[in-house]
This record gives sequence, structure tokens and C-alpha cells, in this order.
Amino acid sequence: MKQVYVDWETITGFVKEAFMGYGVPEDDAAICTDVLIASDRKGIDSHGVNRFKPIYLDRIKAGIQKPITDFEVIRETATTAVVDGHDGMGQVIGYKAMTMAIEKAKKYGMGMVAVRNSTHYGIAGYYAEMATKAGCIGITGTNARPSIAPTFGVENMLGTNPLTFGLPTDEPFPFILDCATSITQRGKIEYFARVGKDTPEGMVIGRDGKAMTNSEQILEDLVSGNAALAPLGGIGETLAGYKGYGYATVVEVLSAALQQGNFLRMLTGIGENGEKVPYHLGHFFIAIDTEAFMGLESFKKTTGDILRELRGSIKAPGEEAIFTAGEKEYNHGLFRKDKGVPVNEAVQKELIEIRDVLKLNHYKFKFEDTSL
Ligand SMILES: NC(=O)c1ccc[n+]([C@@H]2O[C@H](COP(=O)([O-])OP(=O)(O)OC[C@H]3O[C@@H](n4cnc5c(N)ncnc54)[C@H](O)[C@@H]3O)[C@@H](O)[C@H]2O)c1
Ligand SMILES: O=C(O)C[C@H](O)C(=O)O
Repeated sequence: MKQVYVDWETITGFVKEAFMGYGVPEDDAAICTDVLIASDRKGIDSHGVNRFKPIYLDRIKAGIQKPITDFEVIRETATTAVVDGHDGMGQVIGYKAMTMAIEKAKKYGMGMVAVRNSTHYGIAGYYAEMATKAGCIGITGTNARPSIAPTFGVENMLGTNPLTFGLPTDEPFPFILDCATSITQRGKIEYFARVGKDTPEGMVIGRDGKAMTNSEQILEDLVSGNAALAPLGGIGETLAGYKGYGYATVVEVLSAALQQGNFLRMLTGIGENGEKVPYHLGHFFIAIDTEAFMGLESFKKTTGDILRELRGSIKAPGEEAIFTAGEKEYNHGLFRKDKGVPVNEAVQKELIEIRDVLKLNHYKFKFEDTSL
């Protein structure tokens, strides 16, 4: 595969201008771009430029997501709020909702915001990290298109539902545990399909109860309901798949019940006559101010001590390092800082297509002469 690195300035400018070309106002386009590109910076290739066209631009074009975000607070107390995103840009809704939760936490110790009628908000870790930057603990989750089967089931019912935590530390990077409650998530399978790879066995189950590995087929069958993702812990009870199933259910409930929105198979994005319809996703955002407990500095120190002790513990034979959550993403950031974002051939074609449609001719991608 001819993968080429595109420098950060070029990709950031291009993505922002393309969002604007699709009708997203400049300030909001900057937020959407920051969330998308943060994913690439952190090495989360499944949720960065690989998804720019299919998950955001194509949905705006299909009319199931609005480029202009109407962020309406429909209920509010000192520490809580319910927000209606009116099918606007999920990243803008997420950014504003976590900002609200942090403001409440700074005043009253804790803040929680539940969101309705939203769209895909990208990497959950972005919002958890916003809280850590403000000296808060950040927690967030979202529901998503039906993907995970319950333990002993084969029907895709639950979203890949990340349950994400950010904790401030005294290290150069926060602790960010940011992952789906399934073993893998749809973005990773889309990525496997784009680069021509199979999905490893054990991650996806068919209606016949057998493992599925053909990435293209899995993506099709997830839409028709003939494939389902395994929860964290895997299929059945042997490796405790019911724990991932339970956590995915917690996220589904917190994402829907507090704001009285859609859940489970109401989130297919497909209407009664097979037409594309808005997903009406739900999210939740929690910020907890460490200053309301024993203070930020002591919190950071204890967290750092715990992480250092874990990393310093005895390694398994043949292993070189023990990691803590957020560390690999930080390392990716350092590694990619001067290189830029890796763009595979499928994405190269998409970027050129978007550029030509929007007439953003001042962007000359360096891969154009070599890869296409
Ligand atoms: N918006 C949505 O609907 C949605 C749904 C699902 C997932 N996502 C996003 O997809 C992204 C990727 O999710 P994923 O499930 O593929 O994540 P993943 O399986 O790659 O796990 C990532 C997490 O595990 C940590 N980690 C990795 N290796 C580690 C090690 N050896 N030791 C300790 N910690 C380690 C990372 O620091 C990170 O916190 C996330 O950003 C998530 O928010 C979004
Ligand atoms: O793709 C989705 O609908 C949710 C999430 O981003 C995923 O990759 O599973």
C-alpha cells in the first residue's frame, strides 16, 4: 500500500476548509477539524482522516446531519443539563457540552450534561482530555449504530459505546482510557477493509454463531443485521464477555435514558422505506473538579505514583514495556509530530475528490504524482 505522510498544516487547513465548503461555520469547522485531526495525531487511524468523507461529509450531503449546529439547552440545574443538538455536528455539540460540564464542576464540584439528537462525535477521549486540561476528571460515553451482540446472542443490538475516562496526572500526559466496549469497533473494520486486511477471528460473529473475518462482508452484514461485534471479553462466557456486554449496556442507558432519546436498533440510521435518516445519537459528559476533594496537585501526584508503579512492575517474559492508558497515544503524537498524518490510497482518492468538488485548488497534495 502506498501510504504517504501529509504534513499537519496542510491536512488541518484542508479539512477545515472542506468542512466550511460543506456549510459548517468557520469556528465550528475549527472544532470539528481539531477533534478529527487529534485522532490522527494520537495514532487512532480508525477515527481520523479515514472517516472524514464517509462519516461526516457524506452524512451532511445526505441531509441526515446539519452543518449548522443549534445547541439548545432544554433543561438545566446548577450541576446538570440536557441539551438538544438538533442533528448538528457531533464534535461541536460534544465540545460545547463538555465545556458546560467543566464550568459547572468548577463552580459546584461536579457537572454532568446529557445530549440528545446528536451525530457522531468522533474520539471520546478528546472530551475526556478537555476535562483533564481544566484540572478535572472527565468521563464521557456515547451510543452508536447497533453493533454489539449481547452475551449468548447473535443480533447486533448495542453500539460500540465507548466508556472513556480522563484523569489528570503529574506526568507529561494525562491518563486517558478511551476505547469501545466491544473488542474492536466499526472504524477499525472500515480501516481493515480500506487497506485490504481481514478482521482477526473472535471479534465478529455471524447469525450462524461462527466467526467472521472478511472485513468488507462484515461491514455489509452489520448494516443488514447479519453480523455482530463481540463485547470486550469476547463471545460467550469463557473470557467473561458479559462484562463488556454489561459496560456497553451502561453506556447505552446513560446515553439514552437521561435525555429520553433513541437506543439500540432505533439507531440504524435507516428509515421504514430503507432511506437514510438522522441517527439521533445520545452522549453524556461528566466533569469532576479534583479541587473539590483533596486538591489537584495531590490528585495528580497519587495518580502519577499509581501509573509509575504499574509500569515499573515485573514484565512478562519477552515483553519490553508495560504501558498505562494514554501513553501510546502520547508517544504517537511525538513520533508523528514532524512527519504528519499517514494517508492511505483510499483516503488519497477521497481527498482529491473533495478538493476538486469544492475547488480548493490551492491544495496540492504531495502524493498526487506518486501514488495515483
Ligand atoms: N464515537 C463513537 O461512536 C465511538 C465508538 C467506539 C469507539 N470510538 C473511538 O474509537 C477509538 C478507538 O477505540 P478502540 O476500542 O479501538 O480502542 P483500543 O482498543 O485501541 O484501546 C485504546 C485504549 O487502550 C489503551 N491501551 C492500548 N494499549 C495499551 C496497553 N498495552 N496498556 C495499557 N493501555 C493500553 C490506550 O491508551 C487507549 O486508552 C476511541 O477513541 C473511541 O472513543 C468512538
Ligand atoms: O461507527 C460508528 O457508528 C461508531 C464508532 O465510531 C465505531 O467505529 O464503532
